[in-house]
Amino acid sequence: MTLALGCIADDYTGASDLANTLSKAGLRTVQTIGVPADDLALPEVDAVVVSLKSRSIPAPQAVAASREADAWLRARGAAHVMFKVCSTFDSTDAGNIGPVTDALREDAGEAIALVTPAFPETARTVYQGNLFVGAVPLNESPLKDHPLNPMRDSNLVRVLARQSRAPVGLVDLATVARGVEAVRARLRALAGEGHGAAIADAVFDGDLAVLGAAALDARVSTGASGLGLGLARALIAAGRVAGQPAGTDAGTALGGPAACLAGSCSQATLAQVAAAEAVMPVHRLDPGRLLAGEDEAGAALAWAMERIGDGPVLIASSQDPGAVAALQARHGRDAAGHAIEAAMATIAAGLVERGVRRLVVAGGETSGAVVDRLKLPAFLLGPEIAAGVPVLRTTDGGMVLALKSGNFGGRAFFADALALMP
Ligand SMILES: Nc1ncnc2c1ncn2[C@@H]1O[C@H](COP(=O)(O)OP(=O)(O)OP(=O)(O)O)[C@@H](O)[C@H]1O
Ligand SMILES: O=C(O)[C@@H](O)C(=O)CO
Repeated sequence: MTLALGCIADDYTGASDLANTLSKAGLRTVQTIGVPADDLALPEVDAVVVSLKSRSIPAPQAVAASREADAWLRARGAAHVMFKVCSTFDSTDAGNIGPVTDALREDAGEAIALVTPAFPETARTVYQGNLFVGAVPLNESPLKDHPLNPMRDSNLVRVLARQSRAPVGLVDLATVARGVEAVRARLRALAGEGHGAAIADAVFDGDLAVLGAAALDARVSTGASGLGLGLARALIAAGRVAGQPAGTDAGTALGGPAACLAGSCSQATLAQVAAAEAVMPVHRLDPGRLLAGEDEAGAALAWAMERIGDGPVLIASSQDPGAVAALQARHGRDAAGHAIEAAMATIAAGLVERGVRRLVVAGGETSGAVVDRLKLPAFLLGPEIAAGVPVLRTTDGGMVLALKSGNFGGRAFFADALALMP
């Protein structure tokens, strides 16, 4: 296999978002969970998205895991590797976007990396280095209350500089509007001044096409799915990929019981869980009891098994920011998050043991915990459920899943997903 594009995603839902974007843009794409084992049979593809669970781990571990993925992708011919981060730039001052970008850039022998989380399809735009989520700056969006990485500064030049070894510059929208040559010249100038990374403005998909073409000159870039779209278009325009219609085949209908798990506490997921109550039984975990050592996972499984013969069920730990903050104050942010993720993974494993083959999971960390516990090695892309969320089929055809980024999808997301997962 000779890859046209290699990608390293810092969480599993982000990986499926990117794989979906690349596939829609015409690249044959597979999403792997971690660096594939040597004996994993993969189809002939243009792009591989290696999913890591590296968004919220200590920076040295994120760097080591990303380097390992980079080496695997380069060994399969990837001339360009994109590091996929969240379109809301989820990270803390300790990393991991800066440290991983620095490491991949240095390994690639590049002086500067282009960085942009813009993804206009989901209303993430960047202007003068400031990230907007819909109509509001990042620090006024619901991301200010994220359970793991509250985002309280919209200026990404500042945010990335706090995480990076070298100074961070800006490729502003006026430069992007002048086209690929102007962006190249700006990147060269910034590199000459000693900048190691440049946040690039982008408001429309056309801006991403320009950025994708400029990024492809180098061996590495960092961004969200919008940059993936730009890179895919540039690869097709350069004749390095033939381009093919996106896959809309969900594969053979698997039937049998189906379930949804929600561990995201985003505003979007809270609304989706509330909306699901009208169409399926919903069980809310009690995080306080779970942290006190009660068998909340066992109780949820028992609850599910009484109902799942009649139709899909949803189990959610999702709570509003006030309740999340109270739980974290009592138990610590990481301990609370990990305990709930572990319970979700146990519930998922129990459901699969009892015959569930169709599973929807909301939340990147939550999806990571679930997919790891189920030991699923790789996915092929099925139809798109909502912007950034595809149906995924395991490469052996044994299961279909949807891994939803916390903020993505409309109010009816859970029902929409199950409708495309027969
Ligand atoms: N009631 C709760 N109180 C505190 N933490 C919770 C609660 N429910 C879930 N969590 C934790 O919050 C975190 C949510 O992160 P997750 O990545 O799953 O969702 P997200 O951040 O909304 O999604 P994404 O990363 O895709 O944007 C997880 O660690 C989860 O275990
Ligand atoms: O880029 C995004 O917003 C998503 O793919 C994601 O990574 C959310 O966790």
